[in-house]
Amino acid sequence: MTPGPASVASPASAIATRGLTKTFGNHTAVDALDLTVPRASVFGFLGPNGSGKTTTIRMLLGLVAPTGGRAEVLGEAVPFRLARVLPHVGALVEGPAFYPFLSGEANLRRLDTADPLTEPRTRSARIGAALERVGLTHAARKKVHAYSLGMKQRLGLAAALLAPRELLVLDEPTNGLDPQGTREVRALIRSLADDGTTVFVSTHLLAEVDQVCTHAAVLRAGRLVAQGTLDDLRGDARSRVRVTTPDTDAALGVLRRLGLTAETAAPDTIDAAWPAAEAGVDTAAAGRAGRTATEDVVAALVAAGVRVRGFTSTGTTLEQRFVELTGEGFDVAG
Ligand SMILES: Nc1ncnc2c1ncn2[C@@H]1O[C@H](COP(=O)(O)OP(=O)(O)OP(=O)(O)O)[C@@H](O)[C@H]1O
Repeated sequence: MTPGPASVASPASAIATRGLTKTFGNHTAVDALDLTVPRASVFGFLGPNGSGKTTTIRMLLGLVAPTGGRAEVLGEAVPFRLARVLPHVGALVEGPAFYPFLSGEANLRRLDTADPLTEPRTRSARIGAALERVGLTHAARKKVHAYSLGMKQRLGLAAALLAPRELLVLDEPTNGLDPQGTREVRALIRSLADDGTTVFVSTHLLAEVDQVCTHAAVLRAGRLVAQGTLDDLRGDARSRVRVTTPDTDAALGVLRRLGLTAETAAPDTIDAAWPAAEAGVDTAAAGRAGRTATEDVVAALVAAGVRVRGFTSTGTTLEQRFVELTGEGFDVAG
């Protein structure tokens, strides 16, 4: 990977990757990833376990070197200009390690002291502000071993917020939390976003994306299978039709000519859908370009002499859509 002269990020992007790839031996963990994370978004990086989320995050933070491709964080090429970027990025990767017999406040003091980029004179004020931001002021002097998992995770977020940040990168921030802890952390993510911070959050939980994110990218076996705003992804999820007809062969032909993927679901029933966006392509944009409206599908069937007994827009849920995209048992709970 060599630093190219041209910027891959538009100024509106907090993160932009082009062809970002990581192989371990002959296993491709991240495969030519083109990710565009708009500033001020809460961006869900969604994929089953092992799909490459953590490896991507580690490349973005300079913790592991890419095998190929390029990445920019806050407009700077990484890992080359990491030193300029990191002060503006807060990260929560791989469950934060705290000293259990020190208080939350003392743990933050240790972390801040260990960071050569921080300003000692403002330390106490910054620690106080970070604890307040995550709602832990009341527990500041409590030893961490007495914290709930949710409180520990919020302390991890406080550590990421010890300096003002433009971008927060959170790897599975609710993993292992009980429902209350999960609610606390999700509410905190939303409130951070309300302050204008870009939040990039990886998760294998669709509900997490549904509840906190404005945008999402879906990863499957290291490849991006969709990205866009949640509204776009939801819109895409509605784009399915079911046709009941005795003329299934003719109907299949018409539907496929219109660019739909169509298959016979029963002897007189065809299920069809607009195709999933190509990897790296904004789902809704791909959908809008050249997509035939539902009513035009009916017209085309009738014009081709297909006898239509029934026609419904079957409307998959976002959940079904994401299961389709990831192609495997997908954890939608939480
Ligand atoms: N250091 C490594 N050496 C070899 N293979 C690795 C290494 N790190 C990750 N992998 C492999 O790369 C693939 C992607 O792993 P990664 O941890 O990025 O996925 P993930 O989506 O974050 O999943 P999880 O949520 O389970 O961590 C997996 O097949 C994993 O086994």
